[in-house]
Amino acid sequence: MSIEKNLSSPSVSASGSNNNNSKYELCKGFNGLDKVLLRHPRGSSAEVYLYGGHVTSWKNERREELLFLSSKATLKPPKAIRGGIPICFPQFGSHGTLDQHGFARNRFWIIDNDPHPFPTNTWNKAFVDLILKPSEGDMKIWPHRVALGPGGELMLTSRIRNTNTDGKPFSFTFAYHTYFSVSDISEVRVEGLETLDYLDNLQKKERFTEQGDALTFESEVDKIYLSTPTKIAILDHEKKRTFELRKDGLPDAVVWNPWEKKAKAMADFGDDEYKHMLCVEAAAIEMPITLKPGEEWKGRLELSTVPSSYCSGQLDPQKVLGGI
Ligand SMILES: O=P(O)(O)OC[C@H]1O[C@@H](O)[C@H](O)[C@@H](O)[C@@H]1O
Repeated sequence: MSIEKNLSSPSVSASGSNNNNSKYELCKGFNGLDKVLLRHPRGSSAEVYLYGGHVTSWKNERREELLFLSSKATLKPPKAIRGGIPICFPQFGSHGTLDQHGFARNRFWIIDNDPHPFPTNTWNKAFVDLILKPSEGDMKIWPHRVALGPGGELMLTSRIRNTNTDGKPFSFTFAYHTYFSVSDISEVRVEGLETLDYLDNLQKKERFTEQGDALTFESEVDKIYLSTPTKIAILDHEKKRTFELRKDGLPDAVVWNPWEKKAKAMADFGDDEYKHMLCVEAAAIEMPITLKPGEEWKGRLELSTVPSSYCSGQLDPQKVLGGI
């Protein structure tokens, strides 16, 4: 069954509202899983599965899909959903003793109708608050907000609070594993990661330094860029669209594309789909975050699009002229 089919005929089972008139709808998605629909009055929308607290769709005002979701995604627990924005927590990748990418993407989150006050403002936003309650019975809680802003921007905010009463610290790594939809991976450039150090997952996590040019893609890539700037741009020349990522509390950035051979080896990924996706993941990996009891961490990612490649520093006509 195609995912699109489910998206086109949502059966609304409940709706909710937070203050400021922000409304969301709770409906059934693929395999009867609960999902939340967010619609901004200006036309943008997003869908969030409670399974994984996982954003599976983000559309702009023209209803164009901006995230990649594999046509082979199973959307069936306990497997994580292939595409959208999985949350890797409390462990990124194999950097620890847990299963790959931790357990948050394989758990059922719940809607939090009475969230602990979020410091971010909610004016003119459509949003939903989710919470992951750990099953181990300890006292850590993980609230997560997904919001759409007036310009169609998608904002994710996660808070992690150590409410342990036994005095034990809590350490974790984290990533918003965003799969961007791109027209043709060979035509895409990533700016903002030039000259940075990275750990190459394809070379036993060895450390290298990136060259001075924007990243382009012609083979498998799986790198963790370290101490990156807060803004990264993905330029899709063919679509004349640039994605902008702004992040806070997430110093690292993973860039991943499985390319042909690995794509064929993944059961939940189409053989040619690597051509139409790129993961650029806002993350905290190299230096795990450690919280003492009572401490809270906040991570934030804002995704937006600019309708041409002119937001690139190199291509900005103002800057080019200014440089003459
Ligand atoms: O197949 P998974 O567990 O969703 O992981 C996909 C990829 O996720 C990326 O973040 C990792 O850097 C890759 O090494 C990994 O292959």
